[in-house]
Amino acid sequence: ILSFPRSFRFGWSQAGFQSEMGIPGDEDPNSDWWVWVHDSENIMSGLVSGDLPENGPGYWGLYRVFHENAIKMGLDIARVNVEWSRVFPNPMPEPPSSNVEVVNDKVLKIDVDERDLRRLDETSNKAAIEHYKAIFNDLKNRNIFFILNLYHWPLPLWIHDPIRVRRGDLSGPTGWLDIKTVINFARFAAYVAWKFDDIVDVYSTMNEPNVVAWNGYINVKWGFPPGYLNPILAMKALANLIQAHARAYDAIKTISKKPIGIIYANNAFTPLTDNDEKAVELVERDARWSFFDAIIHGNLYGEVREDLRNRLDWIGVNYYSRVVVKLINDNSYIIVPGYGHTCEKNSVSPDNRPCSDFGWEFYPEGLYDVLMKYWRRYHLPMYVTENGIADSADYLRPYYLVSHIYQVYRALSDGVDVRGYLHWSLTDNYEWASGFSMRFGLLYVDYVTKKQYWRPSAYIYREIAINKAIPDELMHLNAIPPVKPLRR
Ligand SMILES: OC[C@@H]1[C@@H](O)[C@H](O)[C@@H](O)c2[nH]c(CCc3ccccc3)c[n+]21
Repeated sequence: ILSFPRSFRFGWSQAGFQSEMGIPGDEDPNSDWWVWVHDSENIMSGLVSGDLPENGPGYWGLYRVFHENAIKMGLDIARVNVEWSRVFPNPMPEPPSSNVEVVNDKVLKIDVDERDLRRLDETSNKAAIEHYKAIFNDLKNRNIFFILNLYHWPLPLWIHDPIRVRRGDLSGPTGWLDIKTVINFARFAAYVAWKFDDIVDVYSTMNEPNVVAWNGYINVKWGFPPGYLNPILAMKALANLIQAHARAYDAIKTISKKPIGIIYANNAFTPLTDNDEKAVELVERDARWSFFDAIIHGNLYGEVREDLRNRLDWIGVNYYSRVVVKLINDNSYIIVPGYGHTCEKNSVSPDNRPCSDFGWEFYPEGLYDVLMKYWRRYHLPMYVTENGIADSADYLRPYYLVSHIYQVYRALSDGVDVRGYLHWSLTDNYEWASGFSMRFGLLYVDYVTKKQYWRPSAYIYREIAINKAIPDELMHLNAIPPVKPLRR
């Protein structure tokens, strides 16, 4: 039996836009993502699936059902976010100009004082806040440890009009391209802390800022708003997301003593051959270290930014698969297709690894690699805040679960301060541009009746969570699933 510390927690993560809607009347139509997935051009072009979030699993109205199933599963930690567009569907009032210090495109300081908080309180959606309090108190009443994340991708429409930006029209609200969004995010963060701090155990400012910038302006085929192919703007958005995190960190600190982290999308990077080791260093720098060196060391792509330094208490590691890289000359690399996130759906990789419904390669040892490298470089506490697989048949998930949790066990044994494993996700939910076709749930959702059913993996996860251990009877699942192609 492989035992975890008694303090280690097993739980799940979920996001507002993907899980809240489903019961008529619980819609939040005031966000860029809402407009984006309802846009007829995006649907007709196939950029988005045409599935709609208002047909989702209905967490807003059914949160007790979610939480009851989580308790039955022995889970004791959850990561959930508030939706900015629910809390502020209408424009936030301007901050007092004396509270803000901006030099060119640098947002150096935002002082969110009592006066500003009270003005924000006049325009916020009180019903939404009371309902979030009911949801979060239900978690606390069941002794579920609560990571409150402040941003998981949708922006209020008054901040971002994705339909105008996607054609390069920057005359309207441009989301993360605008430093006003940096200022307003910090005020939103302080306001949420002001309202919810007594219920929160740990804060995260954002989920995967790297994906927001890269899928919005570079990997536009992923179907993320604004879908405007412009690498210069991608870097501008990323720099604004970095300073938004730092200003939100400072703003929350004036209100709360709780730890504040950030949740990041991670791949493990492996070389195609032994001659490609240098490519791994290069891509790790570009894809991971440059971001964290900014908010830990105050090094923003080589520029010294004291106002960004030392703004992180913990790291949320999201991990699904790897990326294989190949050196093309001493200072540049390419991503090799057919491995990691770039496999064909339900295929087998050249390394004979099965790939999920989403085409993501089964590569559990990458999670150990990522945890070890973060620990060696920054020595900060971590949670695995997302790990899961799109596997509607639940063929691979039993192996995926045990194999990845085993890699967390390895990291713990090697002294890494990792404090929890949060599976993505408790239930099937709305997978962004892919809609309902990708099922990541331990629990199957019938989207007509909203009933939740236990996949076999849910029972496996329950065994691990209630024992805080991997029992010997499950160790056979710590393996690469057999990939016997179906005989015709
Ligand atoms: O795709 C599964 C989940 C999403 O449902 C979560 O909202 C998001 O946080 C999340 N991130 C990743 C890994 C990075 C990624 C994001 C989007 C598309 C492809 C890979 C996987 N997931």
